[in-house]
Amino acid sequence: MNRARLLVFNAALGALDYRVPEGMAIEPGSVVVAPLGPRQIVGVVWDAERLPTKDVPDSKLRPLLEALPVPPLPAPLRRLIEWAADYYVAPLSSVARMALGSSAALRGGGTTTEYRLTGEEPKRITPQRAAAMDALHGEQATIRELAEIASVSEGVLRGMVGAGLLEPVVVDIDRPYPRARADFAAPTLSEDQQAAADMFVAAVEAKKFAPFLLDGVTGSGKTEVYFEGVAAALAEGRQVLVLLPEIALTENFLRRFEARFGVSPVLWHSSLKASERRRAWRAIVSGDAQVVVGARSALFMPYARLGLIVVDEAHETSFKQDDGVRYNARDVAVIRARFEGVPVILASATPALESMHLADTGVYQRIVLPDRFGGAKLPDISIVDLREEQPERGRWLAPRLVEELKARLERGEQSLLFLNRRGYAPLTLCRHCGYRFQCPNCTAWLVEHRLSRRLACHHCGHEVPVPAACPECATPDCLVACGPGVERIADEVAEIMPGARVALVTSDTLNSPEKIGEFVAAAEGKLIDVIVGTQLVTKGYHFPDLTLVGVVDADLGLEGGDLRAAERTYQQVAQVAGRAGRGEKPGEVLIQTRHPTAAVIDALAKGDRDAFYAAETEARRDAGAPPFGRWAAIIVSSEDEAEARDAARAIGGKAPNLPDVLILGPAPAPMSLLRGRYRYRLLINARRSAEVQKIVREWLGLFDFPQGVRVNVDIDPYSFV
Ligand SMILES: Nc1ncnc2c1ncn2[C@@H]1O[C@H](COP(=O)(O)OP(=O)(O)OP(=O)(O)O)[C@@H](O)[C@H]1O
Ligand SMILES: [Zn+2]
Repeated sequence: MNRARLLVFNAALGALDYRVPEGMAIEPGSVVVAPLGPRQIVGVVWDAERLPTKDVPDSKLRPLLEALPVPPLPAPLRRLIEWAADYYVAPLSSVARMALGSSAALRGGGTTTEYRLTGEEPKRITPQRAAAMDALHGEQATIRELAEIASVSEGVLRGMVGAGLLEPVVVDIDRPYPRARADFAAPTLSEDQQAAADMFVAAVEAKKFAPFLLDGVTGSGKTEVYFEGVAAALAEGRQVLVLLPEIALTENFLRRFEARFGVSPVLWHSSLKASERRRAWRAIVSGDAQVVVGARSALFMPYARLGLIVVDEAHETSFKQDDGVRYNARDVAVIRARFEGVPVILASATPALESMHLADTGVYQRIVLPDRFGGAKLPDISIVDLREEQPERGRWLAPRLVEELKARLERGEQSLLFLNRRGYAPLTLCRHCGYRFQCPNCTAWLVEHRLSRRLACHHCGHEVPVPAACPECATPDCLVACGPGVERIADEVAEIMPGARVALVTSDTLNSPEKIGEFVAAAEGKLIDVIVGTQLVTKGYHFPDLTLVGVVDADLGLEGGDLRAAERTYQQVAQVAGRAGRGEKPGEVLIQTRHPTAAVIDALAKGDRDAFYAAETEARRDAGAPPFGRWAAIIVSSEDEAEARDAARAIGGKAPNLPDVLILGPAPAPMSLLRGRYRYRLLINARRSAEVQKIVREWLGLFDFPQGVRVNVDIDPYSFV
């Protein structure tokens, strides 16, 4: 090949042709450096026939500069990248970029230098250095990363290196990971579990595409069962990718993985240090990383020898990415498995309706684990009708729930209270003039956080200290907190049961692997009586002495009423209920609600999952909603309100008129201001027969918008705000 077509990481440039200099060996997928004007850019050699561009005569081509020392992106991955770009109406280069997770790693292995404390105790020390030394305890990273961790300048740290307080450590990027052993500690499986595991093992050995829905009740041992599939892949020398919905769950997973396979898996997520990222990426492309556990972004990595993909808690909506390339990692995982020719397991106790439908229609093979492991029973669920059983004034827990909490405390058992709202109170207002604290950048109230004494926006991160007086009428001490968040519930528990040890579990308190580890150890060691938490504690955890779950407000998720509100409520409540009674003692669940007759609440109370899915399926069919019809959203935004509105109207004015497509809007988005941008939405509801992507691409291709306008396409949207 003496001519190469490059995919470069700039959506505006698209594809560019270059001359391949004599002696440079490249093939499709090779990662190369090329000149662009006075600059050098990185690109991926692409299959020329699949990537049209302007024809440039040979004589005008500039030569490639260098082929980077990494294996070419394999063909199945290139096909996946093309598929995702096409399906999600995203630039090819934005998708491809996700495969090259670490740009430093492209330059090869070798060594890098990190720093750590020497353990030297200086006789005299500045307060700044002393604070840095506290913060850096146990850390090892580059100067820049350490500066971030310790919140000091790099200069301070360089000074500390000079003073012998920090020392350099040479890190070998390509040092191998310890090997996982398929047979390290294999469990004895129950009959059901064994049957399921056999299916997975056979599928891994067959090395063919096979999608599975592992549909097992909470505590049935889904993890143990898919671990047998992992073991089979390890025995075959193939790699495994396990996707988890959020990093908070990985700590738990790591411990179980280590117990089963003897070593930790390789982690991939956005907060890895630069050297960890580089090492993991290189091990993934070389095949040395046997099992990779990660959040969404692990999905597009160039695995050398993939043998199995697992998506755990596959119903979780956080698999849907809502910025940049708006893809659904669960769905792309299945497509990747198809291109790679390997099995994929979607595991959940509360599968998404779409997944259920695919299993019902035989596209996915459904594997059912109907019972909890070890004879544990599913918990008893009952409803607390808040209209009749009212909490005391200014409180949120009904008398019956309070009694049950006290009974657990006396018996030395644990309880869990679930409320999916961070902070102390979702709204703060002035008693005197009615002023409400609102975010200046978003259509949202500021949420009071008592732990940090701040009012915070949960959308853009805007924060202000809680003022002493109303900013509007200047009356002092006049602010009232309206409604509960988890902090307020934790306070209430402390008032009701002064002796109880309460743990608050939210992304504010459990924001690092260490803290998650401490929490799990404390809960397992029975150092916690009551856990109060957000959706973070609804899934994955296994605390045998936890026998009571209280859902503080089951109606919360139904507010706003988008397409999936009922499904999400069902999943959250069923998942958190599933934390109760997993050991020998039976579990009990109390659901507080004002709508006990709502279909979803009724189904939860009766434990009638089938009825819920059946009713929900019919509702979706009637609405032409997924999986029966298709949805896509167009979101138009600008910092200038008029500019956003005009662009949205222009798009609406040219809406295609097609028989199988219904277009709604434009209308101001429910969140009409977000991070300082004004937003308008259009919603497309199409029959399955419609070629939505093609329609959208051609439609939006008609316009040239001003610089400040952003137009985003969201295929199969989960968020409607
Ligand atoms: N065959 C087995 N041998 C020993 N322990 C098992 C076995 N199967 C399951 N367990 C244990 O039972 C508990 C529940 O299993 P696991 O967490 O895998 O269930 P799960 O189906 O993933 O639950 P959830 O969906 O609620 O997270 C775990 O502590 C697990 O180690
Ligand atoms: Zn905001």
